[in-house]
Amino acid sequence: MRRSSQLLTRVFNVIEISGLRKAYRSRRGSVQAVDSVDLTVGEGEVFGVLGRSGAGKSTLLRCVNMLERPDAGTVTVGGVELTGLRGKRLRAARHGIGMIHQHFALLSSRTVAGNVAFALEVTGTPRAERRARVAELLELVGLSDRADAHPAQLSGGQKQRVGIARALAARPRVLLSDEATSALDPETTDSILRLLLDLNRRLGLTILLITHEMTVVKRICTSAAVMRDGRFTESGAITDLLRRPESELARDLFPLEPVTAAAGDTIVDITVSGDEADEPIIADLARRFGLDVRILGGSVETLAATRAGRWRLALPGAPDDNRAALDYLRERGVAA
Ligand SMILES: Nc1ncnc2c1ncn2[C@@H]1O[C@H](COP(=O)(O)OP(=O)(O)OP(=O)(O)O)[C@@H](O)[C@H]1O
Repeated sequence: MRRSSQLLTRVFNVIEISGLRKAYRSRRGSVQAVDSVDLTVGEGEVFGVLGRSGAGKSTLLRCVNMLERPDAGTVTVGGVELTGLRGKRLRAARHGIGMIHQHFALLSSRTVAGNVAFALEVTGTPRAERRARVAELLELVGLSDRADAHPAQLSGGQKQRVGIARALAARPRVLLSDEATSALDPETTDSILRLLLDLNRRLGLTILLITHEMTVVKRICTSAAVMRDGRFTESGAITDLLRRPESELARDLFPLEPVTAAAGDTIVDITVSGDEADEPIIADLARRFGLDVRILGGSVETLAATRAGRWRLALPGAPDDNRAALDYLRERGVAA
């Protein structure tokens, strides 16, 4: 009995990538675009890979559905190892993976409904079923009233909604997002991110996205990795990364003022998430240890996964004088 409930509560890893490597070779030399990447994305997670241009994000994403064949390593999606598949079996496995693109990649000669139907034609869905499914998908992305429009008549946000409807046509468990909001203005970006989060929650859709925008990670990701020169420099659940003092992602999400306290103070950074974010931790610290705590900087933010806060505090006196207070913060798991 206990065993079966343990099995039920175990999170299923929808995407598992191990030791992935991909290089591009040309006459001018070789570029190691992806260099020994390991990545696990659990069911229902929204995982963001953040990095600058040239970091290797697109190559990594394109290796997940084998648009690029890795040089080494394995890619398993929904329990199926794609690296071992070719031809018909690979095409069938790809139907379980939807993809959306920065520039939408719509067929300009087809209507909105025709673009979405195209994905169903490819999978051999009968005509009558196609019509019903297209209507359902357009409703899902809020475009029922634009079914007969052509892409040229749509705004960027509407084009991306068509892209999302098309990507979801074959009921994939996984959606890959290749800079899906990079070509959109901030307001439209916001509405597309809200739609993705809504689809993630309503359909249990697992999303792996690549982006160079921290706001995307902040708004919808439950986990993230930072990619540089083909490698992950850090990776994990957002709530865990926030607690790592060396985390670049935590620093970018919650920039803290440089230390300006008078010499002799003890500087401590504290990070809270979930229900803790609403607890009076600083007041508690001041009361419990009789300290005149000063807040040097910090903020509380609502992230996709949780609410979180990070502050830099100055405690009067040297670290030795504040040992009990520092131990207390460490025991509560809010300071390193
Ligand atoms: N088809 C290709 N042939 C040769 N080199 C390539 C090819 N595709 C990518 N590269 C190189 O591989 C490296 C990683 O590129 P990739 O496009 O994966 O990075 P990225 O992080 O997605 O950047 P961007 O956001 O600019 O697309 C870069 O140095 C790039 O120039």
